[in-house]
Amino acid sequence: MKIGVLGGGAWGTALAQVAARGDTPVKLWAREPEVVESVNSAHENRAFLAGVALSPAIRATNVLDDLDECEALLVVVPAQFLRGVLTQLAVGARPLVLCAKGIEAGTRKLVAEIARELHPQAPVAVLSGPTFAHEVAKGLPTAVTLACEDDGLRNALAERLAGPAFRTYGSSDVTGAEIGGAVKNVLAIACGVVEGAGLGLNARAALIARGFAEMTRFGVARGGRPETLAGLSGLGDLVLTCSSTNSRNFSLGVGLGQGRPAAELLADRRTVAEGAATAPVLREAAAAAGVEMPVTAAVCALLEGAPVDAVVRSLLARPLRGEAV
Ligand SMILES: NC(=O)c1ccc[n+]([C@@H]2O[C@H](COP(=O)([O-])OP(=O)(O)OC[C@H]3O[C@@H](n4cnc5c(N)ncnc54)[C@H](O)[C@@H]3O)[C@@H](O)[C@H]2O)c1
Ligand SMILES: O=P(O)(O)OC[C@H](O)CO
Repeated sequence: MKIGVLGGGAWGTALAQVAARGDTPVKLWAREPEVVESVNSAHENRAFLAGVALSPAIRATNVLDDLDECEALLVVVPAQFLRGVLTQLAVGARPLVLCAKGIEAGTRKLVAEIARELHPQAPVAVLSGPTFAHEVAKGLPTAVTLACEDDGLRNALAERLAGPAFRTYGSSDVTGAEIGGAVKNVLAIACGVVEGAGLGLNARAALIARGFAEMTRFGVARGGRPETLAGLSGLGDLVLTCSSTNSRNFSLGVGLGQGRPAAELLADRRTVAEGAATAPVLREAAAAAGVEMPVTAAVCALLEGAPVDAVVRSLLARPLRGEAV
């Protein structure tokens, strides 16, 4: 199966490296001409994945039509830009494997829902899990969820992408796999705030556990399965992203916890922190589904400029409740 990758950020590049194992040719579409130049001439993506030697079998392009020859497309464009790129692409009946993690502002759609709307003929799959791009690109051991409703396609994709250090676990729960990845980005901002404000490790563990509870409530309300949310794409990714400054979402939270405004922190970056865009949409989607998500609401308040101590006080002052509710 000839693979094309849409999106030349850190994760698209790392997935191109996965797909190019054994020097199998892979096409990588990148928006930035300097990324195309750097991948093709130096076999490195200096803008988004500096310091990792890439397979020469990866050929980059910024012409979307160059991906026409590919039999399956890994879609790794950030959620808020995905519609713009997918609209320009002739997909036909080729499988789209969604690898971005977020919810679209305005429509409140998950990325696979955007793909289905724009390309109803194309079967969709979701690849998600605890995956820092640098580690994957360097070949460090990693495991992911590969979700697809079609058993044959799921098995074919899982076989095609798996390797000695990259394990793919199949699931038929596309929605559950997507929701875990989108929600954990918001919760990672909260855990970064705990770090930045010096609130301690007990607070972080509490946020991970209660954040997982709200991720599960929302995921089940949207049709996902609890066991998917407890797997690699949910709990697995939540634990990874909530415990390391390698996470862009966590490090955004650290800045917020230190009292810096969100606008200033986001203006400094070329890389994406999906949780910042997802948080307000998730709050709306949760309200529409009648699901309580207090940690998500707290992250929204912090992004909107509320002082850290006031937000923490109001989270802790909520009426006491049973843990399982
Ligand atoms: N980096 C990781 O470790 C990692 C791992 C798993 C999933 N993801 C997810 O993958 C997705 C892509 O993240 P990334 O880390 O590859 O990105 P990145 O932060 O490395 O790079 C930013 C990306 O955004 C693109 N971009 C910026 N403005 C754009 C526009 N106007 N239109 C289209 N594209 C635009 C850039 O071309 C670039 O590909 C995100 O949803 C992220 O959550 C990232
Ligand atoms: O750096 P982050 O916060 O975007 O997280 C990257 C991946 O999603 C981790 O699985």
